[in-house]
This record gives sequence, C-alpha cells and structure tokens, in this order.
Amino acid sequence: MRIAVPNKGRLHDPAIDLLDRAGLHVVDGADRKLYAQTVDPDVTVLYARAADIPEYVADGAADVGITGLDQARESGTDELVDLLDLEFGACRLVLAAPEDGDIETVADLDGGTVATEFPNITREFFAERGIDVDVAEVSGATELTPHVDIADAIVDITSTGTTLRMNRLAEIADVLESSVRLFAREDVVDDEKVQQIRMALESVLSAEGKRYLMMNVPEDALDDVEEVLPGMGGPTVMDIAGSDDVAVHAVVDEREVFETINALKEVGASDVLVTEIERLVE
Ligand SMILES: Nc1ncnc2c1ncn2[C@@H]1O[C@H](COP(=O)(O)OP(=O)(O)OP(=O)(O)O)[C@@H](O)[C@H]1O
Ligand SMILES: O=P(O)(O)OC[C@H]1O[C@H](OP(=O)(O)OP(=O)(O)O)[C@H](O)[C@@H]1O
Ligand SMILES: [Mg+2]
Repeated sequence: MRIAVPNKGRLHDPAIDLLDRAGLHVVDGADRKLYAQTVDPDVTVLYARAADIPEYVADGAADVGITGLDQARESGTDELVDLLDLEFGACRLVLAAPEDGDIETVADLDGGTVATEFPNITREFFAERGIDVDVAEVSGATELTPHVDIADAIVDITSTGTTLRMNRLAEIADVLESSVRLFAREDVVDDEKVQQIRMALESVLSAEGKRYLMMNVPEDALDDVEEVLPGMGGPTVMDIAGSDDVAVHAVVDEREVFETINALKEVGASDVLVTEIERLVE
C-alpha cells in the first residue's frame, strides 16, 4: 500500500504531522527521498507534488493520497474517491479582478481573458455559465497578471485575503471551496489497509478539541455527576477498592471543560484530572 504525500510546500508538514499523530510514523524520511517506509511494513510513503498526487493515485503509482480538493478537481481524474476531510489547507478558489476596473460580475468577462493555475476548473466554471473567455495558464504570481495586461481577471486561491488585497484585486465570485482530503483510487476503497489508514486519521481528527476527564465521586452523588457530564454514551464508572468513592472518566468537549468542572465540583466531585486525547476510535 502506497500513500502519496506532498513533498514540499505548505501541505507537507501538516500531512506528515497528521500521519505521525495517527501512529503511522515515517521511519526513514530523509529529505529529498522519493519513498519512505512507515512503521507499518505494508505502508510506504511516496513524496510527490501536491498537484501531481491525484494523477499518481489514479494511475496506480500510489493507492491513496493526501492533497487539496482543488488539485483533485483540476486533475479531472474520476477514479478518485474522497475518503476523509483532513481539515487543513482550507482555502477558496475565487474569481477576482482589479478593484478599480470595469469588471464587476462574471458576465462582464465575456470575451475577456482569465489567468489561472487552474485552467480546467476555470474553463468549466465559465462554460457552465455560458460565458466565453480565454484562459491563460500561468504557474505562479497569478495576482500580478491583471496589472500587466496579461488578463482581465484571475481565478486563484485565497485564504486570509491578504494577497488579493495587496494586489488591489476584488472577489467577484466563488469558484470552489477546498481543503485537504484523503483520496483513494476507486478499486482500493474497500481494502482493509485503506480503511485502517482512514480510521487512524479520523481518530486524530475526532480527538481534536476533546479532553479526558477523570475524577472521584461519592457514590451517592453519581446521578448528579452523570447529569453534568454530556455526550459520548455517558461516563465510565469504576469502583475504588476500600472506598465509598467511585472513579468516573468521561470525554468532554474542550470548550465545555471550564463549566463542566465547576458543575462537577458543586455536586461533590474531587481530584479532577484533565488530559489531552491523542486519538479517539469510535
Ligand atoms: N493560502 C492558502 N491557504 C490554504 N491552503 C492553501 C493556500 N494556498 C494553497 N493552499 C493549498 O495547498 C495546495 C498546494 O499549494 P501549492 O501547490 O501552491 O503548494 P505550495 O505549498 O504553495 O508550494 P509551492 O507553491 O512552493 O510548490 C493548494 O492546492 C491548496 O489546496
Ligand atoms: O489569501 P492569502 O492568505 O493571502 O493566501 C493566498 C495565496 O496563497 C497561495 O500562495 P502561496 O503562499 O502558496 O505562494 P505560491 O504562490 O508561491 O504558491 C495562493 O497562491 C495565493 O497567492
Ligand atoms: Mg502555493
């Protein structure tokens, strides 16, 4: 089983970090290597450019891949199945034009030129709307093109909006919302190893923003404590040998920890421990 991971750029570190937290550690990931082993002898990492990963997975160079939805859409490969939103690399593809120009709507671009690193997505966007544009493919610094008469508008990635603002460009329309996904080739989706990888990554995401609470509770306060503790099929309750107290463990949303602890103290809980959770396999 081969998993394609971005070899550099902004997606590399978070992808490797997520694999790590899922327990799928890369064991010989020296820089500039094409392949690396993981702690699972059946799983090899293939490092590739984010833009090439959809094709590598579709063609069988890898079986699953981690890359942006924008890259998968642009590649046009229909053998890919989106298995899991990995919740990083969130961005939008937008149509944007100079703030002080004449282009204010999508229709204003009829007969015009749009520069982009995403020619397929862009062509499809305008074709669906019946608007005729020339698409100029560029490989970077797209935001510059409307100011040097290469294009009337651009389709490009934005997240904070800083780059558009710095280049005096205004958003005209949303083209695509993207985030990084785990993709698999259609014919391997049901493989046990693919499902194990999906579950391991999902368990990291499920644990994010959750805390594990442990406390001692007098047995007669147990009903009140169970009422205070929300979710996750109720708390786990364990007898403590030689004591009238019981130990109670529960998973709590991080945002609810402060209030929950105050409420727990009020109904008689003591020795409350709060810990982080690495993974949560449901
Ligand atoms: N500003 C951004 N915010 C969030 N995600 C982004 C942003 N820019 C790009 N991405 C996501 O990262 C993916 C890879 O981006 P890109 O191919 O530009 O690589 P990079 O990390 O910028 O490295 P390089 O451009 O140096 O190769 C994009 O397809 C998109 O999914
Ligand atoms: O809305 P913002 O937060 O400003 O992000 C948008 C910018 O981020 C990406 O560029 P990147 O930083 O990856 O540089 P690159 O052009 O070298 O890929 C993208 O191509 C935009 O230019
Ligand atoms: Mg980039």
